[in-house]
Amino acid sequence: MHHLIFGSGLIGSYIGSVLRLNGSQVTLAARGRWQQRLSQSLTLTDYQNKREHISAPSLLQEGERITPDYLWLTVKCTAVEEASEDIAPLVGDNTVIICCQNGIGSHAPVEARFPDNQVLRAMVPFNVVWMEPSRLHRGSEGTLVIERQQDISDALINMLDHPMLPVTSNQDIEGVQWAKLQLNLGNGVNALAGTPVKQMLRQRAYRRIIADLMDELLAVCRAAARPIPKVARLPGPWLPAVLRLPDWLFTRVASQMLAIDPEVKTSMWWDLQENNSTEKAFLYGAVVDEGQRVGVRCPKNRAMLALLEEAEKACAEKGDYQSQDATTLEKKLHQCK
Ligand SMILES: NC(=O)C1=CN([C@@H]2O[C@H](COP(=O)(O)OP(=O)(O)OC[C@H]3O[C@@H](n4cnc5c(N)ncnc54)[C@H](OP(=O)(O)O)[C@@H]3O)[C@@H](O)[C@H]2O)C=CC1
Ligand SMILES: CC(C)(CO)C(=O)C(=O)O
Repeated sequence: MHHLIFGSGLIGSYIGSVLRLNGSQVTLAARGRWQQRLSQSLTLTDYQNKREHISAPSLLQEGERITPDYLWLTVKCTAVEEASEDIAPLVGDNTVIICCQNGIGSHAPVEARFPDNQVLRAMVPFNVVWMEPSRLHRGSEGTLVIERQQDISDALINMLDHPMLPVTSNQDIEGVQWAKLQLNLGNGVNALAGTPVKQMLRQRAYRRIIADLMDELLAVCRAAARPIPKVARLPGPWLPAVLRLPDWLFTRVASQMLAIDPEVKTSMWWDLQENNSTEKAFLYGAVVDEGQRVGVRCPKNRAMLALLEEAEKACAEKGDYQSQDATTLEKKLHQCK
């Protein structure tokens, strides 16, 4: 079985490396700095101090045509539409495409472009960072969830499952994605706060903001009669109350939420640092749109869209954006009706 990882950055390179550790044939399609990063042997580490070494991967050369059995699409949501055109010459009649994006709805252009192929979605719950000179580090816990589809997902689980990458499948991948989206509502707060996730979660005012955003998502899901599957240690509907606890109690009740590397920042923080457009439309925008569909107002998620838009604009114009302390950010969100 031949796997192609298309858009091999943090998540793609990690998944591709684990597939190789398990003996699969893997080609990585990378661009920019990732071509140089992946031209050498790699070390994989995780938050539990596990460590593996692996030889330099095989990179897809310009103009090279292969027809993989599995194509893992690991670009950002904002790049999926363009990438679905770029992958067309590489998708054979039997190629299974696995979309690995955060948020809701980004797989739609892939399904539209390849109506005769199996298109599955996967939910990545953990954080991956690059550490110079040649290390991919998984900074938090979680089990990768692949959309359950006849025997394909079982085959994928067999090829992927590894102590460095627990994996399972779920038929209700849309529900799983909403559950992950609930957790990702912290991404924009983290990006605007400009501090590591651990430091952000230690401040109750930031946690209250995330809880307010989650309340809106939960109200939308209730109105849409969409149950939220459990994808973290605590059930999603409990999280807002837990996040609002005073610091002394939160650190006891939710110690697992703080069991992350002290330097972990969310992918949206990285997007702003690197002056890329963020995935805000697929996170906050998805909550607002679904809210509109089911008649639930989501002013705070809408406000996050506007604040992130402002930050992206500042990055494009001045190369940087103003980080927001928790009190200021909370005030701004409360002003939105
Ligand atoms: N990073 C993390 O820890 C986590 C990320 N996720 C989600 O996983 C998804 C992937 O994120 P992540 O791995 O961080 O993203 P990265 O930016 O690290 O990797 C994506 C790569 O795809 C490349 N790319 C984009 N378009 C194309 C194209 N048309 N042809 C070839 N290469 C292309 C990008 O290049 P370029 O930069 O030049 O555009 C980039 O190198 C996102 O939806 C993210 O939200 C989920 C959980 C955790
Ligand atoms: C794992 C998590 C929630 C935080 O790193 C993430 O999905 C992201 O950074 O986008």
